[in-house]
Amino acid sequence: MNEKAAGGAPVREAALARRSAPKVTDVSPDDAELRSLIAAAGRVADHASLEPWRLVALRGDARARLGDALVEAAGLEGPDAEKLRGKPLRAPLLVAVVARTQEGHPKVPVWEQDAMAAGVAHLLSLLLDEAGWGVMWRTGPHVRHDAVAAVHGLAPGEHLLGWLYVGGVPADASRDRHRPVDASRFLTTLD
Ligand SMILES: Cc1cc2nc3c(=O)[nH]c(=O)nc-3n(C[C@H](O)[C@H](O)[C@H](O)COP(=O)(O)O)c2cc1C
Repeated sequence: MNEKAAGGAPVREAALARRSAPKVTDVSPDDAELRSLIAAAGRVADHASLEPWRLVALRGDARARLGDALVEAAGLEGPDAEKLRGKPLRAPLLVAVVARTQEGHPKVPVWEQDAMAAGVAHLLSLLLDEAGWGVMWRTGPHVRHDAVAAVHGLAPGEHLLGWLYVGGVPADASRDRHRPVDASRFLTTLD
């Protein structure tokens, strides 16, 4: 055990307590709180310090514009279109996770850059959960569609890894851990 862990294991406790929140209420962290959590989430390992990520906070009408883009991407009409259009309105804040990858880097292939950006999203989910917010990472079949990219103002080389849907935790939400991990299934040791 290293010195930092000797006083307890707050990260482990937070990880064990984390759970996704499929339903959230209409309150959300403001940009100042979000920035303080992002400052911590961005500390994940980053090969060659490429910083291959950024985040876009969608609030208010931006969520409706995303709903319109999802419908355009799906080519739907009628009730199915309206159902899809409303999906981004399920949370007051969507944090879009953008991977900003470079092809042909001499040391860092694209998959490593995606892994870094995904790491930021996982750690931010944990930090938001620990701060008492409800969070759920969502994607869907249209996450890479041009109309969806346009809503976020993505540049060439940027692609979405999905959205963290963020809001308040409903009073009646169960906080029981529902997905225990049997570590023995996931670890083999080679001597
Ligand atoms: C990259 C990524 C994309 C996901 N996309 C969706 C999604 O579109 N819809 C969904 O219901 N769950 C999605 N999930 C799973 C949920 O975020 C969540 O992990 C799952 O419901 C299990 O709940 P738990 O995190 O509390 O164990 C996604 C997870 C990841 C990592």
